[in-house]
Amino acid sequence: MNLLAPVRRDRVLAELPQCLRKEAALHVHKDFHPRVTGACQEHRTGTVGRFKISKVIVVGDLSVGKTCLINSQSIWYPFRFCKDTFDKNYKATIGVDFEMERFEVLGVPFSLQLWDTAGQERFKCIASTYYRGAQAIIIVFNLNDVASLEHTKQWLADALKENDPSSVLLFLVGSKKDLSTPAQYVLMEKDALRVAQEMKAEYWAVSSLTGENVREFFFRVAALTFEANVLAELEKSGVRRIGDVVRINSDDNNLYQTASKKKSTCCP
Ligand SMILES: Nc1nc2c(ncn2[C@@H]2O[C@H](COP(=O)(O)OP(=O)(O)OP(=O)(O)O)[C@@H](O)[C@H]2O)c(=O)[nH]1
Ligand SMILES: [Mg+2]
Repeated sequence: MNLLAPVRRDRVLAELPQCLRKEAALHVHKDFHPRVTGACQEHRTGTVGRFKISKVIVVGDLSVGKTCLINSQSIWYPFRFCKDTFDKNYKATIGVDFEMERFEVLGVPFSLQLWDTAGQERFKCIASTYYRGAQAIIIVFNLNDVASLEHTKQWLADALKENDPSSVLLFLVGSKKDLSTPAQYVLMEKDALRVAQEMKAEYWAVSSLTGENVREFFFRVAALTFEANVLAELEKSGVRRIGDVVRINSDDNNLYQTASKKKSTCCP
């Protein structure tokens, strides 16, 4: 019996949302993995869509805009309470906070649990106790503060201590795009793309103030997390048809396929 209300139409993903920059994407395929599409059509997604809730943690320096990103009304309004205007006052997150967001991907209900962690040093040890069991890690930096980009590597290292680097999806997100001039942005993006490639993370640049790319970004997180979950589920249940061929490293479109982490993966 399904006690939950149907997913709103705007949260229904029938197609794979595309990446922002091909140079730093988890994969650049236009469609969902064929095995995932097939499994969804045949209702073979296992625990995905029934009991499973995917945990996503959001980390990064203090005041880079993690809470504003998670609460950005450009994506969530009118599904849950949001202020009419963007909140310019900084209120530090103390420890952690979380929000549950429901989607429907390829006809399958899918829930993301977004964990908003504190960037302030004094709350870090509380926040880090919630890192475990993440399926995706979103590392946020301020596009106007190069130090916050440099610190992303440490945030990632800390988050990976509590998680399995071979299966977790990584997103590197530059925030406050509205505050950069085009010339400043271009310079920062060059560095950010390099860091994203080193981390094997997918790069995004957003503004929670104007809403630029916020919706696209979260839909991409939902879609790729879903895809990875279904593939992992299929692998676990050993559903592999006779004649299936496993191709390794034969696809130039896939930036990160050579990495050992992509073993279970969302890449056709
Ligand atoms: N101009 C602009 N300001 C932003 C944006 N996102 C966040 N801010 C501002 O940045 C400040 C910090 O935002 P928060 O979302 O609270 O930052 P945080 O990363 O959650 O901070 P901690 O909880 O301390 O880790 C606030 O004053 C926001 O109004 C943005 O996209 N554009
Ligand atoms: Mg916060």
